[in-house]
Amino acid sequence: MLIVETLPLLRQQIRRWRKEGKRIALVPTMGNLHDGHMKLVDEARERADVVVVSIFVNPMQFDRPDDLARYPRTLQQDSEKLNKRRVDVVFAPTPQEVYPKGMEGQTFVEVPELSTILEGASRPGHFRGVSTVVSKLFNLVQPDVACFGEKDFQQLALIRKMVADMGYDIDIVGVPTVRAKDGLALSSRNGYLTSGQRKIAPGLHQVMKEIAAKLSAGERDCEEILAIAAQALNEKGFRADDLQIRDADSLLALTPESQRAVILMAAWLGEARLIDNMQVTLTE
Ligand SMILES: Nc1ncnc2c1ncn2[C@@H]1O[C@H](COP(=O)(O)OP(=O)(O)OP(=O)(O)O)[C@@H](O)[C@H]1O
Ligand SMILES: CC(C)(CO)[C@@H](O)C(=O)[O-]
Ligand code: BAL
Repeated sequence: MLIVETLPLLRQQIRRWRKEGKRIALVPTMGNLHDGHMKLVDEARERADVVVVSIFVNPMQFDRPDDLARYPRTLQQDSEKLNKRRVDVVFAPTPQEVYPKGMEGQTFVEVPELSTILEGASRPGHFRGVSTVVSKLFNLVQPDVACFGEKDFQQLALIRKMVADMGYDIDIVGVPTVRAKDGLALSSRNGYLTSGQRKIAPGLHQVMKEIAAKLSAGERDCEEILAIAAQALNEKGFRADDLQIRDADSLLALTPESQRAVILMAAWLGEARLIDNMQVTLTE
């Protein structure tokens, strides 16, 4: 496995593979890898000859400097895990390598509407940072296929729209959320939880399942369902942040024509802002 830190070395490797007719898969990450990331790697491996995993804590997508500063950086352990998974290249550039002139004045890619609603409203500028860096990674790695987690539901929708709108010839694979046995979605930010908070954390998934059961039973008063859910979360020790029930295809409000709903959950637990989501088929 090669660990590549510069753009020229990455380009050299990609050119070599392209000449050999290799099918390339990309798994973009911010590192501090867990079994959710490993699932993306396994899915990538099944779909390509060679796998590139990028590890880059992208400053452009952080709206809070404290969040960026404390984000866990564990390249050594991450590389060992990826080596065992037979990854071909780890691309781990510095911010200077990706943004040599800084982020001010950097050309950006912005997906309209999707980037400013929901998580985009809670984290201003976040999705501009995501679409810009993913676009840059697509141009550098030239993958045939790229894998993203469904855990970041809106991010996956945003990437799919960017790929469609910009004509990238890349197959985007959405990978179902990997969970701990107690239901908590794996996430690097779970590391911020104390052991007491870790015991409370699966409550987010439990409350989400209760919302799903109500929707499946035909309840449609989303405001009331979400008010009850927020109260349940707060009683468990969370601070409910943004709870939404949306059309899973448009991410807009449910309409009588909606076929599938998505429940989008964001709640604070101590210093961690946890997110999760679940899709529900609407039968009536
Ligand atoms: N539990 C999971 N199951 C499946 N995919 C996941 C999971 N967690 C993260 N991913 C996916 O891994 C990719 C890289 O995500 P990232 O490195 O930000 O990890 P993360 O655990 O989501 O970290 P964070 O705490 O920043 O949200 C994204 O496509 C993300 O959706
Ligand atoms: C896709 C991504 C690697 C872009 O920085 C990031 O948003 C993430 O880890 O989900
Ligand atoms: N997985 C989402 C990346 C972020 O929270 O910035």
